Amino acid sequence: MHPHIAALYNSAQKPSRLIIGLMSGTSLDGLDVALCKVTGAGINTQIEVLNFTTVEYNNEYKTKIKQVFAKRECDLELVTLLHPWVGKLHGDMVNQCLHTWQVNPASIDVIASHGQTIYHCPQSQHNHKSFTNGTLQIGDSDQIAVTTGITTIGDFRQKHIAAGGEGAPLAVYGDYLFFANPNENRILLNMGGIANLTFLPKSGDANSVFSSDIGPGNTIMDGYVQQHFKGMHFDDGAKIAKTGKVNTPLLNALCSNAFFKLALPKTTGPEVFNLAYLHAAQLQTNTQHLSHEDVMATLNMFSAAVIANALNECAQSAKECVVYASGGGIHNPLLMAQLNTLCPSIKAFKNTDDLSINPDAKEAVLFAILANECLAGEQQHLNNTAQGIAGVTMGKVSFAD
Ligand SMILES: Nc1ncnc2c1ncn2[C@@H]1O[C@H](COP(=O)(O)OP(=O)(O)OP(=O)(O)O)[C@@H](O)[C@H]1O
Ligand SMILES: CC(=O)N[C@H]1[C@@H]2OC[C@@H](O2)[C@@H](O)[C@@H]1O[C@H](C)C(=O)O
Repeated sequence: MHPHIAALYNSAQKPSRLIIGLMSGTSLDGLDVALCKVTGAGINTQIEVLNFTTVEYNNEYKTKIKQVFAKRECDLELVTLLHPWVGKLHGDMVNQCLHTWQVNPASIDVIASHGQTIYHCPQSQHNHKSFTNGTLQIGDSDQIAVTTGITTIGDFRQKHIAAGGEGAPLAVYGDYLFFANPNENRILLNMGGIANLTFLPKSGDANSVFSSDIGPGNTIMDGYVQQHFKGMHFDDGAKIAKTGKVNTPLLNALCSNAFFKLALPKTTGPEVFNLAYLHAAQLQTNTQHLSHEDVMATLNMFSAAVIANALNECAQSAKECVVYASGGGIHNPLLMAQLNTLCPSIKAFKNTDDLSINPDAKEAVLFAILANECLAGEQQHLNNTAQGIAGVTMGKVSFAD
């Protein structure tokens, strides 16, 4: 037997494993690195996050990725070069974290790497009759494995696509295994660049569980701030939005995209919700001359309104839902206050902290759970194609040498 296969076989048989989850989201703020102790598998999965950090990206990373990110046309040579470059960078970042945490790389069973999404195009979003769904993540796992010396499981989304899904949201698998609870109807809400939710009724009925993208979380607000407020990446504490006034015609135009009329579950991305989208809505409503503050106030309300609609829709099918929020959006006090006001039927808004998972680490942890399932799980039992859930084991294995 190849020694790497033997090592994986041993890892799979251990009662618990050390897995580093890596998530690089649509916000391009940094690489989330979560060192997790994962005990058991399947519905018996337990997680302890031993260390977590976000390694911030420098301007070189952001500039290079933005040249290809969510762009229908770009330099194919650059995409080809970025794939190994991002992987090597992520590997270096893991090495840096392990050094800081004083953790021996040999103690890590596997790294779980999401990679960097550069394009997402479900069938509902493209016009090619002969294609179904597609999504592309770069940051080659072979580079991470070779750079760190640690076996790396990555490229999780392609199996979901191969099995007929849209390649997202994958949150549903980990959310179901780790957060479902027989005493509470739960909605796990993540507000990153794009907002998504997982609905977990207390009945535990796997056929009722689903996960869906909602629409923009922070992505348009971030883009606007980066364009108009030099040196700022996002509207810290919603300070800008708080001083503006919501413009109702612009808000209505923003809310009128066909995506919002599609039934849940569905997926989307910054390919649709971007500055060009805002610009078109401004032209349509003759609001090009609004102050930056008013635009930000309107964008904040836009995110709140579409998220609230999705939450209220879930709350119709299960009483007394409790929302557990995660992602950078929880640090936006205006957004959180608006959600509270717009969702009277939600019993309570909490953070995943209340379920022992740091809300900033949650997505990285979810990929650690997916890798754990790939390694030690049994046959995937969540399987409901009508709800966009492909019953497959996800992830590809890269060895260090
Ligand atoms: N203090 C803060 N005030 C306001 N907004 C904040 C704050 N901190 C973070 N955010 C928002 O959260 C964003 C980062 O969120 P997160 O890291 O969850 O996104 P992501 O994982 O890249 O996105 P996705 O989940 O769509 O892939 C920032 O770009 C910013 O918009
Ligand atoms: C294609 C892609 O990268 N999608 C991300 C993105 O960021 C949030 C939302 O859009 C979600 O669908 C997904 O990530 C999470 C982790 C998921 O798959 O559940």
